[in-house]
Formats: sequence, C-alpha cells, structure tokens
Amino acid sequence: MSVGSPLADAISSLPLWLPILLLTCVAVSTRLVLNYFSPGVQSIPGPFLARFSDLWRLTLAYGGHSHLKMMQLHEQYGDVVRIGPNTISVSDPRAIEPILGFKTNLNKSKAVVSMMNVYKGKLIPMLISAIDSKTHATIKRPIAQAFSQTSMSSWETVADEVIARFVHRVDEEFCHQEKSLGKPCPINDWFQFFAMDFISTITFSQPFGFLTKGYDFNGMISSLEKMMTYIATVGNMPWVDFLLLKNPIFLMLGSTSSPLVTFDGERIKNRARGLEKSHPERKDFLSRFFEAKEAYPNVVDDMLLAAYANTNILAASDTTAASLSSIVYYVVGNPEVLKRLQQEIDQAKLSYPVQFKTAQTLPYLDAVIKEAHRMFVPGGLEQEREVGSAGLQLPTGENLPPGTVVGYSAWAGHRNKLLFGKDANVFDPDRWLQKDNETNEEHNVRVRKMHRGISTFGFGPRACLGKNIAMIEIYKLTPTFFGLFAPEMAHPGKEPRVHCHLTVRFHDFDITLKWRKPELREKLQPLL
Ligand code: HEM
Repeated sequence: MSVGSPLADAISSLPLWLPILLLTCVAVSTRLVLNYFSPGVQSIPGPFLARFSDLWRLTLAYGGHSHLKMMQLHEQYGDVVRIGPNTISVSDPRAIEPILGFKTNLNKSKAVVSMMNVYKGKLIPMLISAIDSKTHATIKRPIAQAFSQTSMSSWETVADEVIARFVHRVDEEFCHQEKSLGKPCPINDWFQFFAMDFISTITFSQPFGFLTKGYDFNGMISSLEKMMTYIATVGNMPWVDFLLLKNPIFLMLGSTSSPLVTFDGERIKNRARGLEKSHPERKDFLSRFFEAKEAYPNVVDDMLLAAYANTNILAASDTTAASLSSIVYYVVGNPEVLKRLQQEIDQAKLSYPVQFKTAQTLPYLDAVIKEAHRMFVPGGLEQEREVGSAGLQLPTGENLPPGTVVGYSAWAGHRNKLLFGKDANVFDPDRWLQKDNETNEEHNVRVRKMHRGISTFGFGPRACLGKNIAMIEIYKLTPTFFGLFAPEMAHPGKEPRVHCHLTVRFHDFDITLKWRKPELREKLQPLL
C-alpha cells in the first residue's frame, strides 16, 4: 500500500474544478500585470483600470458616452492618454498628420474586424474595414473615380428631388395648419429618412421610401443602430467578436441577414438580371460598381461589389443625419445665430431648394456649418491606427513602439485652446469669419491653420470618400430648411440625449416647425 504526502492527498481530494479555477485566476492575473507594465506606453498617464484591460474601454463604449469621456480624460491628463494596455489616445491636432496621414500610411487597428463579414471561413474586408493599407488601396482603386466631383451635377439633381420630398413631408406631418401644426418633430429621424432616401437614390436609382412612409417601416434603421452599437463595443476587444457573431457555431447555424443587406442584395441581383436599371440620364453607383467589376476582374468579385454597395449606405446615412441635426441643435439653441443666418438667407433672395453653388457664397452659413462640424463630430470614436515597424514619434515627444494602437480623438482635438482660442468649448461661427482688425492675409492664414486641425471627415488615405456628397446634402438642405421654416425647441430646457455608438446620434431631439412666411408655402406649391 503506497501512502502519499499529506499535500498530495489534500490536492487529490479537491474537486477537479478548483485547480482549473486557480490556474485560470493565475493566468488572468499574470496577463493583467503584464498588460499594466506594457513596455513603451507604461509612462503615459491615463485611468488606472484602463492599464490592465480593454474591458474598461469596452464597457465605456457600450454606455455610449466615450466621446465625452475622451474629452474629459484629455482635459485631465493632457494631449496623450493611455486608454488601454496597448492603446493611446492623442488630442494634439499636430498629430493628425503622423497618425492618419499619407506619409506614415499606418494600418488600421484590429478594431475594424468587428465590421467585417465572414464568408466561407474568411473575413471579408470592406473599404472602411480593411486593416492593411495595401489591401485598402487595392479595393479603393476600382471605385475611387465614382466618388469624384465629376458626378456632382447628377448628385445635385437627386438632392433637389429628395429635398423637395423632405419639405413636402415635413409640411404635411408638422406644419399643416389644421392637422399637425405644433406637433413635435423628431428632427434627427427625419434627417435620417432624408439621408437614407438620398443615398439609396444615387446608389440604386430608387429611394428606400422612408420619407414617404415617415417611419422605420422595415426595421432597417433600428437594425443599423444595433449593428453600430455592437461594432463600437466589441471593436475594443476584437476576440469577443469571435465568441459572439463570428463564433463558428453561430456562423454554421446561418446568421440572419439584416434588412439592409437583403435590400442591397435584391438590387444587385435584379440589376445583374436586367430587371432593374440605372436612371437613364445619370449613372448610379451600382452601375459604376458593375463597371469596376468588369475593369478589375481580379479584384472585384461579387462579395466586394456587395460590400461597396453596403458601405455606401452604412457610411452615408446616420453621419449625415447627425451633422444636420447638430447644425439645427446649435442654431436653434443660439437665437442670435438663427437670426443672422436667416437674415443672410433672406438678403440672398434664394430660390428653393437652394443650389449648391449659391449656398457656397453665403459666408455666415459656411461659418455655421464649419463650426458645427468642429463642435460635433459625427464619427465619435478615436480614428485608430497601428504603429508600424519603425515606431512612431508623436509631436508631443513620446515614442510609441511598433504594434501600439494610437487613435486621434477629434472630439478632444477640436477643442484645442491653442488652435481655436480660449473659448474653444463655445459654439461661435464668428471664429471662422474675418475680424475687424484682421487683414485678408491674416484671416486666410488663421483659417487655414484651424482647417488643418479639423478631422470631421478623417484625414489621409482613409479619409471619407463621400465628403463631396455629404457637402452637397448639407450645404443645400441647411439654407433650405432655415430659409423656409421657423424651428423652435419643442421642450425648452430639456437637452436631447446623445449617444456615441460609432456615430454620435441624437435621440429625443424634438422641434416644432412653422412656415416663416405663409407666402413661401404658396410660392412653393408645385414643390409640395
Ligand atoms: C457628415 C457626413 C459624413 C461624415 C462626418 C463622414 C465621416 C467619415 C470618416 C471620419 C471616415 C473615415 C473613418 C476612418 O478613419 O476609419 C469616413 C469614411 C468613409 N465615408 Fe464618410 N462621412 C460622411 C458622409 C459620407 C457619405 C455621404 C458617404 C457616401 C457614400 C460616405 C462614404 C464614406 C466611405 C466610402 C468611407 C470609407 C473610405 C475609405 O476607407 O477609403 N461618407 N467617413
């Protein structure tokens, strides 16, 4: 009979799960301690918990206020803050170039994997979610021309049609003398209906139909919102995504398609079979994507073609709605700004819908839009990149080792007091206009400098491809809206809720609307 040591006897009498639990605790604690002491970033200040695990950032992102938290952290710790074991946030505008620019051309961080679909076990990158810069350049080349300014006049024609429908539906729903006058208008929803119908018309030559229906009739918008929440959250710990939606068991069961993917898929199938066509006078994006497939057969397959179409809708709708809502929020909240803007619009004797070229000649409108884009950045998360093998020196002096994830926080950077002045936290369109004591040259230099610190549409090789399109929508709809309507907060004193889940979105933002001058309504009768 063999007799073991008392320790061995004690261990063998333990239930099996206990040593497993102990080993797991030791492994996790070791990982957390190693995280804390990550070389190269250890000396960078930041919240204590963020040094141990990305879980801190994941829960922050899920809560929907990470854009505000980043502003507060930069206020507290300075321009360079450690927000994860291996993740740094930077708010000094001089860092836009080295982090996002053409010269360094850094890869994106793995956060974008959460945006990718899986097909036959492979991750399928879209433009916005390609990690490495080479892949991105390869899939951007076939379609870059489709986003160029040469298509502007056809986009403007579509914008005229969709703005007319917007005015007509807002009139019916919220300004009708007997039926709806004074009814609160959830303006962010209506801007999103506008942006969705506009982008689907220039992409597929047909609107989704949100303006006509006046609500999220097919659940497309709410499913997009859920998807954005998921992406913004798990992007902070990409492996969590592989336990959830990219889990092989989940994928084997067959993931359910979203209303957007189903709609886009039908348009693509019908176009390929000749059942649907592009508008006869203006080539839509889908035609251009099919042309790209023919011209670049080794790059563009059916999956990428669908990804181009899906990206158009994903990237274009809630960003534009957020931008338009932020403009309304700041203008209506500042009666003096509203008065000056409407004076400028009235003096310009505009025709409606306002034409893009005319809108660009209105300096106060331009200043209002620029200032809203400074104060409120629709893409609320850090624009993240991964430091390459050469390491990266920040303009603030820190040397980041290869593999560090470094993000630029536009929300914090746009409030930089050295660049935008002591009152950087205040909405003031005048900062973009020439001051009494300033020469033309001085004004140009100052504005150019401020421009270089703005990254609302990103910067460098990964910057927004649809900026020209967004500008047409915003520069046309804003003066049309304020020229025709007198908006007021529906619940004065009650701030709208704002949530950042990839895009920073307004909720419960209700306004009331009435026609500024009844004769305008009569004049626009053919439009209505
Ligand atoms: C106010 C409205 C908009 C804002 C603020 C905005 C902002 C941005 C930003 C910041 C990025 C870069 C994200 C990154 O660094 O990962 C981006 C990418 C992109 N945006 Fe926009 N966007 C807007 C409207 C649009 C519109 C109307 C379109 C039209 C299709 C569009 C299409 C795209 C595409 C295709 C990309 C990916 C570009 C690439 O990776 O090469 N965006 N956008």
